Amino acid sequence: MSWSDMAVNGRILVVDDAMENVQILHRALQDEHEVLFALDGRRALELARTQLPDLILLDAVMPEMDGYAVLKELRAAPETADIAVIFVTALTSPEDETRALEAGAADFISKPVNAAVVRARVRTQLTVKRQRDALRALILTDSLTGAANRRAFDERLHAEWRRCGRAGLPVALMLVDVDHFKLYNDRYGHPAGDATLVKVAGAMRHAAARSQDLVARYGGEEFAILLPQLDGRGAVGVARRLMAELERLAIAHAASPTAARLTASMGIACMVPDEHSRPADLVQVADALLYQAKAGGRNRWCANTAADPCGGSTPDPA
Ligand SMILES: Nc1nc2c(ncn2[C@@H]2O[C@H](COP(=O)(O)OP(=O)(O)OP(=O)(O)O)[C@@H](O)[C@H]2O)c(=O)[nH]1
Repeated sequence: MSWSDMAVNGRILVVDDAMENVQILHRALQDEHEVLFALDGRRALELARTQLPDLILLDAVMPEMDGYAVLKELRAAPETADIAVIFVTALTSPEDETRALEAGAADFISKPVNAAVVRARVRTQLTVKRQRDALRALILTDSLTGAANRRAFDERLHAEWRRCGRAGLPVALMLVDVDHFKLYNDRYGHPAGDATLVKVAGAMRHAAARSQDLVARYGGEEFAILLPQLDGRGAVGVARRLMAELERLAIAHAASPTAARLTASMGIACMVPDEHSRPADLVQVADALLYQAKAGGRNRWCANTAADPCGGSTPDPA
């Protein structure tokens, strides 16, 4: 599919205080896109936050809250900061145009609008957005396993730490290290090791499948599973599911001193962020617990939960 093919089926928010202008833009765009509309700035901000449009066509002159004020608020909120905005306005002096672009608008369309021009400008902005999204996905993804990479993990950990801290909610983190993976590579070869890491990542996605969960490759054969809004008990539930999934996969590991199949060890830390703690503290606690799980015999988890501090999968002789 080419970029121009991908410049359709966008979600466009049209903001104008005159219904007739909304209708003109709606008619121009409805065949190629999903069109939402708002008749004032407050409603526009609400829709931007809840519906996350790909692009906003924004009237500059509106009573109460004008387009410049709307754009400023969009840019101030992390979830809407990157949404592209095209100003649509009867103000056509170079000063007006410059002011809109300097305020952060991506483009500028003058009223009365021409439907073909609107469609072309919208397609251009959608192409830019799709390219940016693709690039961002590439930058944030581990190419072997398709899991999030370390950079994506760090970004999300900090964002969830702030978000859960504000809401007084816990953040759980599970560090997962495949057991005796050097011996696995030595026995089956590096390409087989790669294929196995892909399967392990799939098992983790299976075990941590809520939309807010993040499976990341933390480095080599070590993975991190970020579980926002989950307490220690819930996180231990994820560990049990992952152990069960690895058991079900039953990937042979004849060289392992721990079991006849591939196993993993896990360190689970759960904290409610407060002003004295940092995301690095959560990582440090999970890392220490992972070390404990390794030292305790592997194929088990250790967690900072009083009720369920350590556990393992069914004994499975090597
Ligand atoms: N196939 C493959 N192997 C990898 C990759 N990344 C890291 N490894 C290997 O993972 C192995 C990790 O070895 P160690 O850190 O000694 O740990 P281990 O053998 O798993 O032993 P324990 O963690 O103590 O159970 C090394 O041999 C790395 O070469 C990868 O992308 N593909």
